[in-house]
Amino acid sequence: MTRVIGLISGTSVDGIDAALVDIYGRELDLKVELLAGETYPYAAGLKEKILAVCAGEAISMAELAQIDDAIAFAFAEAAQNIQANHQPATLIGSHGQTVYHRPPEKAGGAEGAGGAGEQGSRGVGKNTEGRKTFHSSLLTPHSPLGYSLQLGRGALIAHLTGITTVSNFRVADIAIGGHGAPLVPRVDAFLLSHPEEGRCVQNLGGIGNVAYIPPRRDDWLAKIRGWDTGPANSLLDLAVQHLTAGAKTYDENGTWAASGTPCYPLVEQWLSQDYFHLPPPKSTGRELFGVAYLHECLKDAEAYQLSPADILATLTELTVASIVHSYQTFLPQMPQRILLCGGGSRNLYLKQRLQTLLPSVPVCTTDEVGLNADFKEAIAFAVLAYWRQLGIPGNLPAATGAPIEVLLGEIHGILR
Ligand SMILES: Nc1ncnc2c1ncn2[C@@H]1O[C@H](COP(=O)(O)OP(=O)(O)OP(=O)(O)O)[C@@H](O)[C@H]1O
Ligand SMILES: CC(=O)N[C@H]1[C@@H]2OC[C@@H](O2)[C@@H](O)[C@@H]1O[C@H](C)C(=O)O
Repeated sequence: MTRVIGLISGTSVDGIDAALVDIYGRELDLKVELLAGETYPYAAGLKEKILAVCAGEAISMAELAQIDDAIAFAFAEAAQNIQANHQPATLIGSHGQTVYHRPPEKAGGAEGAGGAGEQGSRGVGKNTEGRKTFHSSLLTPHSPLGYSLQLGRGALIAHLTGITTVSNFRVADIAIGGHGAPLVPRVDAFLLSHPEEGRCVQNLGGIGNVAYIPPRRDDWLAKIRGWDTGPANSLLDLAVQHLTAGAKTYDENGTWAASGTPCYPLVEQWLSQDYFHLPPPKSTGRELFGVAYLHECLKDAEAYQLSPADILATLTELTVASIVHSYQTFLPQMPQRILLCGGGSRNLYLKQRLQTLLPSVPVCTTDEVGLNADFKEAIAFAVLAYWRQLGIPGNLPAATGAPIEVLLGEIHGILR
């Protein structure tokens, strides 16, 4: 057994999710026991600064360094607090705070990911003496690789807590041509698969992502799929803030949206957006489904004279319809059960709309099968850190588009 802390602040930037877990086994026999889970809000000012940076605000390198360390301090404090009244952890997996995510121009993918490289890593080959060579396209400023930046440096968290910390989980997958996201599907596969039931684990954070897990038999591992489905709460939260002039940050339980009516022609129009039609593997973020996107939606809504409640109902319908469309278009077969997680799993209206559009598939939460829906991402980064220490790969090439499995995360050790 290893006691591990998982830490993440997601694209909603609603605070640091911390999970203290005991982890047993490796992959097929992986088991996780959640001892404590808490969300620690960022200090006043830091959240706003992070959101501004995510929205593209220009900052100096000095400011970047300051934010990086402010986040690391907040994460270290969360790690200390979550251990209160428990035996201490020996490992931390810290995702950090995403402030920028750019998918690769063309996904690596299991098929054709090799690009110029003999080994399947894009842009890297071997010369006749067996030394590595680099394709010149990698040296140009317009690299086709993705780029993803998570702040809250792991070395500082390790130093402040005195606990070995694994961080920067996405970069190794991205360096070989993957999206570096979503990473949770591999953990979902080992924690939530079922012997007879095909399942979709649908995260509803700021952005939504899915892990499709076929029944656990034969070559089930090869059939797992995952991708980012598009916006989950990001546009909804921004709309609520806009409509209440900042007085509210989200629509609790989806009550406000439930009092409106979706405008279906608008949902159709929005669904024609390229992202929803891109085949997986694919990833996205607030760079696409952020403030500018919402403002386009609000302009469109004016033409239909939608009330605030109708706007929220229509944005909710976009989230739901984009999920259903992506399952129907990209899954080898529909799941027998959907397991929701993330904050949006508490949005009763959203959940009810999803169930209505997919009447033959029970829509539940991961809580109902024994995995905490609020802290699943934090738990997943604890597992990814644990796998890193054991030398077990963390990415799922079918979900990230990377050509091969790789070890994820940089280890910042502590001398004892
Ligand atoms: N009771 C609730 N009713 C409706 N929505 C809720 C409720 N609780 C949380 N949410 C929504 O969930 C969001 C937070 O979800 P979560 O913490 O899973 O996102 P995240 O981890 O930041 O995002 P991501 O998974 O994209 O990284 C909130 O911003 C809010 O929109
Ligand atoms: C770059 C980044 O932080 N992406 C997040 C985001 O939030 C949801 C979705 O987009 C997912 O791809 C990812 O997070 C989870 C933790 C993942 O990697 O599985």
